[in-house]
This record gives sequence, C-alpha cells and structure tokens, in this order.
Amino acid sequence: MSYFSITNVSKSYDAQLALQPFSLEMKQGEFLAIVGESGSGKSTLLRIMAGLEVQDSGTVMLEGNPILNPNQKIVSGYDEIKLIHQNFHLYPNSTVEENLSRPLLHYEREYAKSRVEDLLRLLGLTDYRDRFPHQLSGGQKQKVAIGKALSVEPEIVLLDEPFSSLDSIQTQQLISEMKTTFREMGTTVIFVTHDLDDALRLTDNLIILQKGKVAQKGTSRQLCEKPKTKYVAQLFSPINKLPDTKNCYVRPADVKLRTKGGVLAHVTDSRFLVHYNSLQVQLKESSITWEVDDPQRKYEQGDRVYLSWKDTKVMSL
Ligand SMILES: Nc1ncnc2c1ncn2[C@@H]1O[C@H](COP(=O)(O)OP(=O)(O)OP(=O)(O)O)[C@@H](O)[C@H]1O
Repeated sequence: MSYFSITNVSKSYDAQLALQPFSLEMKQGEFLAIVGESGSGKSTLLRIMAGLEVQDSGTVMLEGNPILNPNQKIVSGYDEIKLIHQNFHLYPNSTVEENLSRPLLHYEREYAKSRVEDLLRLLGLTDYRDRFPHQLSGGQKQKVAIGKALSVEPEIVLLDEPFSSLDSIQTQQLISEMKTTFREMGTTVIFVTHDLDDALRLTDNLIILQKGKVAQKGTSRQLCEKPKTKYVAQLFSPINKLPDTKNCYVRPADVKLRTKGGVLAHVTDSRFLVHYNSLQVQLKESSITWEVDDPQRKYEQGDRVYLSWKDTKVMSL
C-alpha cells in the first residue's frame, strides 16, 4: 500500500475539461513538483488532493483511508493535508506568535507552546515573534502563513504557487529554507508552479502538466535530454528549429560556433549572461533566427559565424 495515492482523478467545469484522469503514488517524506502553464489544471488537482474540490471520478487515499470531498464530508478539508496558496490569510491584529498559536487553540497548552517555539526557530522568525503582519516583509509574512499551516503538523503540504507575490531572490531563498524545514519535519510536499527553476530548487522529481494532462514525468535530466513535447523542451531553454524539417530542434547550448565550416549565419544581437553570451543569429539561407550560446564570448553583433551540431543532439518533437 502506498502512503498517498491518487487514482484516475478527473474534473470538468461545465463543458471545460480541467483535468484528465490523473494518477500518482507517493512515499512518506517525498517531494514532488508539478510544473505547468496557466490553466493546465494544477490548482484543481491540488484542491482535489486536499479534499476541497469534488472530482468527477477517481479516488484520493492517505495511508489507506479515503480523502473525502466536500460532497462527502460536512467540514471540507483535513488537518493532515494542508493547502497553502498565494492569498494567505494572517490575523492583522495578532503578532507573529499569536498567528502561529491560533490553529493550536484546542491543543494541550504545553504542547502548543513548544510547537510555536519550534516553528519560530525553524522558520527563522524568533526575532519577529512580537511583530504584527504590517511590520513584516512579504517573505516574512509568507513564512508566517506557512508556519500557520504547519502548526497542526500536517503530514502532506500542498504548495499552490505560494511565492508568486515575492521577487525571485526572496522566492529562491524561501524555497531553500522551506526545503530544510520540510526535511526536518519529514513532511510530504507537492509544489505546483509554472516556473521550472523554482520547482528545481525544491526537488528533481517532476511532473509536467499540459492542458489537464501529464505531458511527461521524470527527473530534470530525463526531461531535459529526452523531452516528449515542445512545451517540455522549452521549459529548459529556447529551442531552434532546423531548416527544412517539420519537427526537429536543437538547443542553443548544443550549437557549436566556428569561423568556417557549417551553416552560415550573422550575429544580430548579443547578451551577456553569467556563463556565456547569448547570441541571436540569422541563418543565411533560410533567414530563420536562432538563439545560440557563445561560451567563449568571441562573437559580436555583425559578425559572420558558422554553426554546426551533432545529430545526437537533435530533438524530434
Ligand atoms: N471554478 C471554476 N469554474 C469554471 N472553470 C474553472 C474553475 N476553476 C478552474 N477552471 C478552469 O479549469 C482549468 C484549470 O484551472 P486551474 O486553476 O486548475 O489551472 P492552473 O494550472 O492552476 O492555472 P493557474 O496557474 O493560472 O492558477 C482552466 O481552464 C480554468 O479556467
């Protein structure tokens, strides 16, 4: 018996198909990221997993017990499975400490006190315990919201793009911190996002969702090297279509640049990036524009360059 399992769960809203039959098995303490563009069904899936949405078909089971949906249960949702999303709610007139304590009102006092201390320490909020939400940064507020959800010790945390109000540096930092916290607590985590980089900060275990359907699952390496669709390929880098082919592409990093021999192109733009210059080049024969990496930072706008690539690097999508 698997720890958390979703079997053939599907959902439509009127005529709109949001999720095609979806199945998943997870072990306790495992992390998973579900990546998909807007409208791919990520939130719908998480809400069904949390028992907050009625599915058209299929079952969700936690440790052999069914997760009941709002049609089957009077008070929807479970303490064991917490969904955290962007529109988090903090009590504005309560301090950080009080916000974290509120969900524990019905717990034994000593336990609640020590649990709040643990959360303050884990989330790095000890110095902010007496502050009110309006005295916190966006990242700190988000941490308190996550702390509130974690206070009842959920076994599974479902993160629905909870960091989208933060800038990318804050987001990266918070995801790394959360990863340590979740590991320490042995929490099972499912993180949905449209941003592959954010997903990879948490885990290498990926499912790509596209139009309500699993496009591919696997590790980042498997998905990057053997993408099954254009969408999966483009999550990792831009892709360049080979001239005179229907569906053959090559990545910018897999194109070699030379001063002679290969496909002639002209450099039309150059951008400085951390590890290489990213060139925009126009292929002479076909007038197609490509993006290619110039790791030696050798070429400039206006230069002629010859392009070549290995057949093994060509992706048929
Ligand atoms: N309550 C609803 N009523 C009708 N249609 C809905 C409802 N909720 C979602 N949908 C539709 O179902 C599809 C999947 O939506 P969902 O919110 O699950 O996607 P998502 O991947 O989470 O999107 P986003 O990243 O923009 O939040 C979309 O086409 C959406 O318009």
